[in-house]
Amino acid sequence: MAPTKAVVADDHLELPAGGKNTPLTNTIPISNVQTDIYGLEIWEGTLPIIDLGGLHGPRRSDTIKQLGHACQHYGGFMLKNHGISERLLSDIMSKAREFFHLPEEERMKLYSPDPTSLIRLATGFKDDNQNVFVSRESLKFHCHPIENYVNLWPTNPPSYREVVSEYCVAAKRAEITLLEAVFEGLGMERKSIDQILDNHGQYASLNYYPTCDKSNLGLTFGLRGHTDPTILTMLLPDEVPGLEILQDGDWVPVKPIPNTLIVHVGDVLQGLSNCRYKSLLHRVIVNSEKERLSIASYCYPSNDTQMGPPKELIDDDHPLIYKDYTYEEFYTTMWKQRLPDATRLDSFKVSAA
Ligand SMILES: O=C(O)CCC(=O)C(=O)O
Ligand SMILES: [Fe+2]
Repeated sequence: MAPTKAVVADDHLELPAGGKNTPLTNTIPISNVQTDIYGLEIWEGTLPIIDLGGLHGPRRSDTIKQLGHACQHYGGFMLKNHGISERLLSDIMSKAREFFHLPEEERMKLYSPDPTSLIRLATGFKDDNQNVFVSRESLKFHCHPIENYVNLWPTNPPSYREVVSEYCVAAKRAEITLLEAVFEGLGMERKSIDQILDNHGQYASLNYYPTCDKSNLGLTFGLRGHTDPTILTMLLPDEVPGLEILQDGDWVPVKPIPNTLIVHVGDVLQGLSNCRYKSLLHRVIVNSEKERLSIASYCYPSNDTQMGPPKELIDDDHPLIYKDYTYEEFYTTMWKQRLPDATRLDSFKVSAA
């Protein structure tokens, strides 16, 4: 397969500020899990918790319904029983930490400002227009099919390639299981599902948010408000809070649950679903006490995939919102417009001039 261009979710414009001071805690009082009107378990009032194991047995159709509700009403969910071992979650996090603790000159060997690089280190920057700092270092790389890319990856720290490969393959397996179920729940026909999944790509990023001096906290973000230009994004956070999602006009923290992944609906899924599902607006804040790490796996279609909603999702109640366009057209427009969120899709609306 010809290497595809990078899809990245940084370098965004700022969206409404706000947010709260998030206490640094890793405990999960059971009282913080509630049930919503769709019967979904909600953690801390923010995102539902979905048990991916439910897809492999008699609870399959209930689990598919839960996924549909979560995507439609929340734009994301926490994912447990995802099939990635605790050992591997811990190994990838340690490996990422080892990488970001290497001397700067060693990490900077991978630096590139070119978003089409097949692997690149991106660093923080000052946004003069907004007068804010974006304080995140991230190592971004393509990873599917893995044999096309693994030889570009660092050999320092030791075992980096082995651990990161193992994680990317396991994350991909969980993503495909998840996407098949999400597409099935939408009512997509098998050939529409295959058209998206047959040649999809995977891109990953190891993210490092250093602590921030107290006096700069108000001016510094880990990542400004954005949606991801993906089908969906699967995120492994460490135990330090920082991720926030916009819910009913407020930025609310998504506190990490050990061994649980966070899944966001991305812009591509919004388009494919003809807006039944909306991509999730999120951002990262930093704190003065603890560095934070996260590992993101972004699932996206191949360049020539047609991304208009499949015809079976269009009826009198759901008139066509987006025309046909390829993923390549989508990200080319994204880079040109530099919009931070799903308004990137607006130029592909049937109503657009
Ligand atoms: O670090 C996080 O929790 C979120 C990262 C993120 O939003 C992204 O990489 O697009
Ligand atoms: Fe994101």
